[in-house]
Amino acid sequence: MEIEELPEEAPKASLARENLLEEAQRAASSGTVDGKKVVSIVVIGHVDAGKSTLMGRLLYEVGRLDEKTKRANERGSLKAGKSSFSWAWGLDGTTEERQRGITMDIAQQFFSTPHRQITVLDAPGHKDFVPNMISGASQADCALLVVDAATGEFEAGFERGGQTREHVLLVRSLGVSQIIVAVNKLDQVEWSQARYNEIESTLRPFLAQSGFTASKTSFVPMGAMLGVNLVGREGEDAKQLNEWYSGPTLVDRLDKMEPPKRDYANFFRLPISNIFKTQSTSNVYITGRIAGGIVQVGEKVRAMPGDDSVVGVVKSIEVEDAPVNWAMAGTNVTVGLTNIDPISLNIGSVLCFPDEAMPLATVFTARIIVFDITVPITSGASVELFNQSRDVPATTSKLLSLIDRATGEVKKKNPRVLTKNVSAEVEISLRGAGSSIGTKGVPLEPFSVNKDIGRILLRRGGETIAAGIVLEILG
Ligand SMILES: Nc1nc2c(ncn2[C@@H]2O[C@H](COP(=O)(O)OP(=O)(O)OP(=O)(O)O)[C@@H](O)[C@H]2O)c(=O)[nH]1
Repeated sequence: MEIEELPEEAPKASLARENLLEEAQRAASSGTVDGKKVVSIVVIGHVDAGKSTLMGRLLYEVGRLDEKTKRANERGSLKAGKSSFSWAWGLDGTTEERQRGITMDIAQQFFSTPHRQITVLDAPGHKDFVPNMISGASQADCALLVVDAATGEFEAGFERGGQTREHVLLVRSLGVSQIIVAVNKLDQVEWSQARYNEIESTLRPFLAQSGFTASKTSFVPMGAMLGVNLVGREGEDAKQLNEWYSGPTLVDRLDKMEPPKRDYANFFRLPISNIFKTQSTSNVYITGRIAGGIVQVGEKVRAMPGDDSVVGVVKSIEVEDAPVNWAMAGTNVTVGLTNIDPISLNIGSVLCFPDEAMPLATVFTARIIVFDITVPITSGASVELFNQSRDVPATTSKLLSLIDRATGEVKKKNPRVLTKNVSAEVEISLRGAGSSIGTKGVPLEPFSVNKDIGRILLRRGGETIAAGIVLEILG
């Protein structure tokens, strides 16, 4: 991203709040920008399933990656001795990623289909990079799950230890309710319909159990590297697939994704997922997805946690690389701030209006679903708490009750341990009281107040062990 210096003057808000609400209501009910609905996707899947190749090829096919860049990528990856990775070079940004042939951070890209404006958050597949993926998924409306159809590869990604299951559970827990499964690398199994059906019939029940409804789950057969069934199915490479498949392409599927419900009437909340500093000590750009309310250029904002005397002014708002005057919940934005020292901002902090400051929590209750763990969760166990783009040390300080997953009723009070796949209510306390995070707490609101912010994940030893929603902030 190119950083420009912001002009010196802080702008004034141009619209009265009532008018802004009316405009937001109109825009939210049409759900469109330039006549298109705006949606964001996170790309998930096991390492080497072909996520970056698929996105690189897709961006090329829809005209976002030009011939020149494509050829430069081909030359670059050939020189590095990794010619088969050339499509992924469209996305895999840093030199380190290119040398290792893996994607490490969330790269943002934009493109359009006939009826949708799409923001793509590419997710890395390596095990230790799951935290990055969480940040991407907490900003997405739809997941694109890429699976490798090659013999033994789909199975390796789907078994315990593979990332397919963990990613699916994670994105659903973070509120993503639509999923498209790209059954990739079908060229490696001679475009076998039987293989495609086998993968679909294995994944469907799992996706349903994970909470994706059948109407919001779809499958697309493809060969990303050859560009088959991304936008079309012409030419020799697509001949075998055309013999048995006449359904939608990936773009046809993407073009039907539904935009999020926009919680524009809520308090303004913008969790910071990235910070871009400028030369100046009082100007900074941040990116994130607005989790509640509306913000306009000229309004005063502060960060939570943060010093309440530090109040900045919104100098610019960009959506999909274009400047706008205001933006509302559900939108991924880049916001330029002035009068604020970048030092007072951290990834995971939440921007809000000074008179509607976000609560900070050190102890809260949550309803969680425990994942497929081998070591049970005990009372007082150390965990890492993930919320938005932040992770902090915490403990499951009290195990309050076991909940029946079907009825939601309490099955047992004060259980001794939580084993795999149970649903429970727990109390969570931040560790490290006395340290900056321990005393100040994390910005958090109950799920009943804000459905984006009120979601949490618990991890232990590099593995996600539970996901849940915040019930009540106790302190
Ligand atoms: N035969 C075949 N190979 C493919 C296809 N798509 C991707 N590949 C190859 O699979 C390998 C992995 O592709 P990537 O796109 O880097 O996979 P990824 O899922 O982004 O990997 P990570 O970023 O490491 O998680 C590369 O060698 C690709 O060229 C395909 O449709 N057919």
